Amino acid sequence: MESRQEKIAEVESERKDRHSGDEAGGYSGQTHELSAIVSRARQSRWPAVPMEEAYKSIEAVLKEIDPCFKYEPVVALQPGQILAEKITAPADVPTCCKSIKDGYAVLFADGAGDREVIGSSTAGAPFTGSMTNGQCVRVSTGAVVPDCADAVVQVEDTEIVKHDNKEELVIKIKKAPSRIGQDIRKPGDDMRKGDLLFDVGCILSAGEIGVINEIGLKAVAVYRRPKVCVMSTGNELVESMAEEIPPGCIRDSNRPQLLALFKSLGFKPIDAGIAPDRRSDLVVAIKNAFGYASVLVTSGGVSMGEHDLLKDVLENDLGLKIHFGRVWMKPGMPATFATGVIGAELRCVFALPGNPVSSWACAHLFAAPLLRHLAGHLKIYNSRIYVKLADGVKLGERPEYKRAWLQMPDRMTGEMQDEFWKTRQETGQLQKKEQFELLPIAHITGGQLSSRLASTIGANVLLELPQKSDGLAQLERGEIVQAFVIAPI
Ligand SMILES: Nc1nc2c(c(=O)[nH]1)N[C@H]1C(S)=C(S)[C@@H](COP(=O)(O)OP(=O)(O)OC[C@H]3O[C@@H](n4cnc5c(N)ncnc54)[C@H](O)[C@@H]3O)O[C@H]1N2
Ligand code: MOO
Repeated sequence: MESRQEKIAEVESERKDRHSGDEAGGYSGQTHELSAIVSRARQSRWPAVPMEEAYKSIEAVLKEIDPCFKYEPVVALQPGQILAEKITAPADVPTCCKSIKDGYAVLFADGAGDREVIGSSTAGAPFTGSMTNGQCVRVSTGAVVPDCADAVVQVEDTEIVKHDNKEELVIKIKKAPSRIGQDIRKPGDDMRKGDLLFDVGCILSAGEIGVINEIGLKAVAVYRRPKVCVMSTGNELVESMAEEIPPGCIRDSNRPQLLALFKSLGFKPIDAGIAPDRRSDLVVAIKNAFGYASVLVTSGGVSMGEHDLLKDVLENDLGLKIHFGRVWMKPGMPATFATGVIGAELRCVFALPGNPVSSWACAHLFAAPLLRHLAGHLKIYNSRIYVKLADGVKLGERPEYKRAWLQMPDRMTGEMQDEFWKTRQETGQLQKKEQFELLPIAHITGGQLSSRLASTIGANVLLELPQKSDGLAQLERGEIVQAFVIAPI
């Protein structure tokens, strides 16, 4: 077996091979043709579109792709799977009268007084005889109530009158049933045959999986988890496991981070490795990735450097249509979305910026919604909530998604909550002021440079901050802003 050292050496030698003969040209190369350095565009030809327009482009593509489904045996159902079919109740539940209490099945008309105990109906062993006035049958919770009985009296409302040391022979009903049907679940009380129980798009969790098993289905249609290839691009990247990082190189953190993100969102991420900034290699690597998935998320190589080839490769070498090549936002302005048919299948590429926070934020904001659609989600965007700023914040040139963690107000707990309900009960009115104070408080996670990956640590929201404008250069402590929820609060 290969040792860890040998593996690292092999990876490093592969990396060196990849970078020999780079196409960008440079100070050492003598050439008569214009190099990529001198011939590169000085302005981006891609307009920086507003977020809404970027979302519209993604939504237009979604209309063209239907999520795939499969039939899953109910015993294999997993939380998080999404139903691809409506499910109606195949039969009444319960199918016959069942007792709600441990007690005695009686005749309502008998009222209070002594009853002869003529048998029992317990779980799995129903009473099969018949019963008449003056008699009762001992029943346990969930057991079949004999047809001839029309009420149940709980054991607490009775006392024993006569027994033979083994069985109860006579009991006294101390409190007469208040109505016919007392403590009996009738057929269809829980669900009626034909009731719509689940609609398409229902996300299964423990309760739903329980119901599907309760009604006796064998298999149900669920959407398949979409596959997504994740690729890093860049000559400077080395595998994060490398022990020595050559000068000018860095560990590839985007790929593991995006693989983890897509896994946590319930998709099937596939590692498509690192591709160097060389046109021919990028084409091969991307085509290879399409052998595994129709959605590809790359990072790096989408801005203005001489090595930033991705947009050109997608458009000119692979013939894809670029729907947007820049978005007016931060972090992630050069985010790119391209689609096209390759190998008879519609392919979608999110070519995200290399800055680690930019690729992470754009994966949340752009790639996740498309993948959620493919996974069968009806709600494809993150939930938005209102939060209060813990500190004042300067606004930037572009609308910005700052990383923040939420502090839930102390008032939500214990005594203050009791006080809240008491006031609500006494006045009958919503406590507007208190509700306002109950908003979560957002703490920005330190420096927000797009390179500072540590700004993602502990973040559970992306604050949605407007760009600065005349008269609005900063927001004050305590001001309310919208936030996308990206992790459990
Ligand atoms: N002249 C201009 N320069 C830049 C612009 C611009 O509009 N004009 N845009 C800036 C913005 S905004 C962003 S965001 C970045 C995005 O650049 P690229 O997508 O081309 O990314 P790279 O140049 O390849 O890398 C940027 C940065 O991130 C590091 N990186 C890349 N991949 C990884 C990885 N897999 N793991 C960890 N770190 C990675 C890379 O080393 C660079 O430091 O462009 C600005 N420039
Ligand atoms: O949009 Mo970039 O992410 O500012 O660095």
